[in-house]
Amino acid sequence: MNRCRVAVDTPAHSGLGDTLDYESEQPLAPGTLVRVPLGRRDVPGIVWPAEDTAGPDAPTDGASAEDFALKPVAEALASLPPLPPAWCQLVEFTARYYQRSVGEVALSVLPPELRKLDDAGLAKRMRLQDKRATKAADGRLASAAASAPALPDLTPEQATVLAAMEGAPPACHLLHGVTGSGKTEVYLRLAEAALAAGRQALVLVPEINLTPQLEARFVARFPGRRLVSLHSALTPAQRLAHWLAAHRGQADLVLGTRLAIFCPLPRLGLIVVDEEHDPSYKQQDGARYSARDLAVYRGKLEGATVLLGSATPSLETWHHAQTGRYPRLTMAERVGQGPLPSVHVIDMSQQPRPAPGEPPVALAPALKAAIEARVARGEQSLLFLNRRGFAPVLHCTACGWKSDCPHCSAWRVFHKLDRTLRCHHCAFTERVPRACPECGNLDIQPVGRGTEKLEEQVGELLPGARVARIDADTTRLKGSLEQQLAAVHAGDVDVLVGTQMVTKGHDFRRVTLVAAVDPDGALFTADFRAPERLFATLMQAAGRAGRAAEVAQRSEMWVQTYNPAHPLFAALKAHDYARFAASQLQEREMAGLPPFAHLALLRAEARDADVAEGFLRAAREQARTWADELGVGEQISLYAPVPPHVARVAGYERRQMLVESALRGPLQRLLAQWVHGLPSLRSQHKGVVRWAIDVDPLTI
Ligand SMILES: Nc1ncnc2c1ncn2[C@@H]1O[C@H](COP(=O)(O)OP(=O)(O)OP(=O)(O)O)[C@@H](O)[C@H]1O
Ligand SMILES: [Zn+2]
Repeated sequence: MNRCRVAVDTPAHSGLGDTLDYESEQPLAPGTLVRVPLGRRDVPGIVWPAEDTAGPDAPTDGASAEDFALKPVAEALASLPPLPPAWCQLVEFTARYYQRSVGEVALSVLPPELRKLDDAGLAKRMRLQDKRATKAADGRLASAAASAPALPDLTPEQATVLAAMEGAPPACHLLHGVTGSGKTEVYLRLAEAALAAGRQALVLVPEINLTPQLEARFVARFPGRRLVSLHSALTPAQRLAHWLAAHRGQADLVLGTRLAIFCPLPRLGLIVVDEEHDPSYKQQDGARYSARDLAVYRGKLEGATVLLGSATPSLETWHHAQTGRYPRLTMAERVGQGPLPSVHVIDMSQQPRPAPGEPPVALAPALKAAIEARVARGEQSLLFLNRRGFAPVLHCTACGWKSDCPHCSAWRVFHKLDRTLRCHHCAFTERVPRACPECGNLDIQPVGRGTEKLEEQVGELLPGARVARIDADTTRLKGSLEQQLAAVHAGDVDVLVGTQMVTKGHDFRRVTLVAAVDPDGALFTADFRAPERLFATLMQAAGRAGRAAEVAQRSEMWVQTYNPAHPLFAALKAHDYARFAASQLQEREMAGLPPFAHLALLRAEARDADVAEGFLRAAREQARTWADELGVGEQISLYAPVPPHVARVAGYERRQMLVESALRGPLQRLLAQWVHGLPSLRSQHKGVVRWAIDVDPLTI
């Protein structure tokens, strides 16, 4: 009999160790997928390498099975090639760093379908896949022979960047390229080089809706190669098929969202993280990993080149570039040398007041005129408003009732099309009441403006213009986003209204005006990253205008604000990312915030706010004791519990407490102890339904 360690999905705080021991008649290679008995069930697991490869030993408070008779492995999925050692190491690092169990991370990042299949079922899938793949490969070879893709001449800056990377040993580079500077072409050339060297390339994008256009460009460039995508909108069968193609080395290119960072790639040579600053690279539940940060780790682990691309890098990445940790490559010019749009900041307090009883104007007269001129010339305008729905709240003019959510500390949003009130936090939805539910008054009014209302108002302001809207509500159906984007690209739309969805990454060729209709909300939130995020969003949005060199001269970015003197807008006017970053970094350094400090949040949820707070206070005491015992008390700050921005969601009160340290090491040591100590608090704080540690949290 052979003894083997198996990673199974037990939470970090279950009291069981990271892995459990089983026995098997056949020796099983590390990385083999198995089913093993746990309690009364058979659960999926992965045969884990014998030794820890990343970091210190796991605490051994769990069932180290020395004293017990070992249970046998129920089944090994032997037809699947074992997951490579580097994959196990990436998972192990993720588990340690983000304070989860190895098995939890390992199993949560595999395609869900894989856990359901037995060996015979899996073998059948792979045979089927191989048959199809051969057919498709024949087709690809034929089309590759027929149409060698035409390569554009590189711009001088693209050539410089590629030359700098060509001879360099694999490392993590920052590509700081302004919007429209042709970063994608750099990715394509790097992928080409990786493929030519017999290796695989992984390209990460922040959002699913950016995958189709990028996929199209990669398919066109590499007609003879197999490309697969990985994101959460695939069917379970597709996701498994794509994952298998990558893992078995059949796919040369993998394009995906953050979850793709865990895709095993036996010949990995390149990882590109496009729009590396984007918050969606951070997973917001379970193992709260940052795919961007893991890309850097994985590149080092597997000897792959990593390229982080952005026009507005995250301050963490920028800081690493400033301090020489990442070589910085710059593309400061747009392809075709067109200028970046000129920025117009409109003071909304100086605009004509609406007549009494009339809603405030959606567009300042000067902006309206600028859009009209574009409609007349056949150019497109893009209006950006980061709030979907018709109005963020309904209000009774008689008694002051507001459409709050009974389950959350938030308003329910009025959606006019289907006449519903919807909570964007817990999804609680009701028909709009005819009269005020409190006093029966019939006059209930929408307050404020979402994209649905903006679309309506713009339609009224610009009769004759073709107005369209793209946001999460208009793109629910599969394929609808592609359709709507295609209409924009084809020139069937004059004015496009949308949320953040339309401001990122799209290569619109006819847009010459972009306007941020109401960005002020983001200026004054308590989150220390709010200015960084708003600046990036506005720069990205501006970057959608004037991308075709022939219209770049007359491209404009408009901002409607009540705070025109805010320094953020001055930096935006100058398109001066470096200046903005420098001032932000200075503030962060003075305040002791990232990247000059490292943070973790402990979050807790309970029906009762006092219970959640009580738990966190006890946790804070516990952490203080641990920190002193570990000798890191001096280096760690433990803050008092506070409510987050939206404190109650779906009937549960949320509280959080911040842990901060100037050094990563002491913080990590404390967290590793803490995560195992916290469960002991549960008996005295039974009302706490959930708690979680978030390492390097993005929102505070
Ligand atoms: N060397 C080149 N010659 C001609 N056209 C090019 C070249 N490189 C890129 N382009 C074109 O320039 C446009 C902008 O490129 P791309 O979309 O890669 O910009 P980007 O840097 O990714 O911008 P953003 O940050 O806004 O997404 C695209 O239409 C692309 O096809
Ligand atoms: Zn709600």
